[in-house]
Amino acid sequence: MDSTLNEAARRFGDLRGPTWILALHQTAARGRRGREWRHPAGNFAATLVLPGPIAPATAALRSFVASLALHDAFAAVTGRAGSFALKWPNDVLLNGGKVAGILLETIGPRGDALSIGIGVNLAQAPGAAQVEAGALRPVSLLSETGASVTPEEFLDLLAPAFARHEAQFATYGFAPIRTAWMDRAARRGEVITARLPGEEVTGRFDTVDEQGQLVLSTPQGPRRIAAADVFF
Ligand SMILES: O=C(O)CCCC[C@@H]1SC[C@@H]2NC(=O)N[C@@H]21
Repeated sequence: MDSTLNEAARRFGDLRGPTWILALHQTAARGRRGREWRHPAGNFAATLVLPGPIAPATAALRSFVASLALHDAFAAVTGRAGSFALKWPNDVLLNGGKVAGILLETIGPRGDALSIGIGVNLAQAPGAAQVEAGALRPVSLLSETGASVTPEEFLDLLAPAFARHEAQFATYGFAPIRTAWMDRAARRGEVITARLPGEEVTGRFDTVDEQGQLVLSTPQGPRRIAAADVFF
């Protein structure tokens, strides 16, 4: 297929509940900010469709829910939870390199459904030439840990992990998700740079707030950032 996100947009009207769309091959996968996403054979690519209506304020928080689910799945596959870290807003790192990315998209004019697109470098990582300057080096699960997992096996771990964290989110709200996410956060307490449209903000990574915003401590005081690319 072209992209599991496109497939989600075509199908959401027929779906009665949360539905995973898994692709073993995509011809037009996309990443965040209009970037191309490469999908070599053996890698995981799926979109979870949550039929709506989805409140805009809680939609973006699903990237934290999905990140925790990915962390659980990686820990289960490798037994090495400590090798994985979460990078705001929605990447998963392995040994400091990017192993997975998440792209959220709302479907329909009134937020009729939410698509959570997830790509994981299970078997292959794109070469450095494919990555923009300053971005983290892409890594694959196989090359970093030796763990050989098929996309179907990975989905069997990821789907129940997502359901667990989503149930916690529905029952208790964002607070426990936020705490668990911060416990696994990369570079907490360190100086990082957030690149916003037309501006760069450098400061100490203090926390993520109740709305999922990045909070940096800068010489001018705390800055809350809703959307940006982060550089270490
Ligand atoms: O880090 C990023 O930029 C997000 C990458 C998201 C890639 C996945 S692969 C499955 C789904 N379908 C797409 O076209 N993109 C997402």
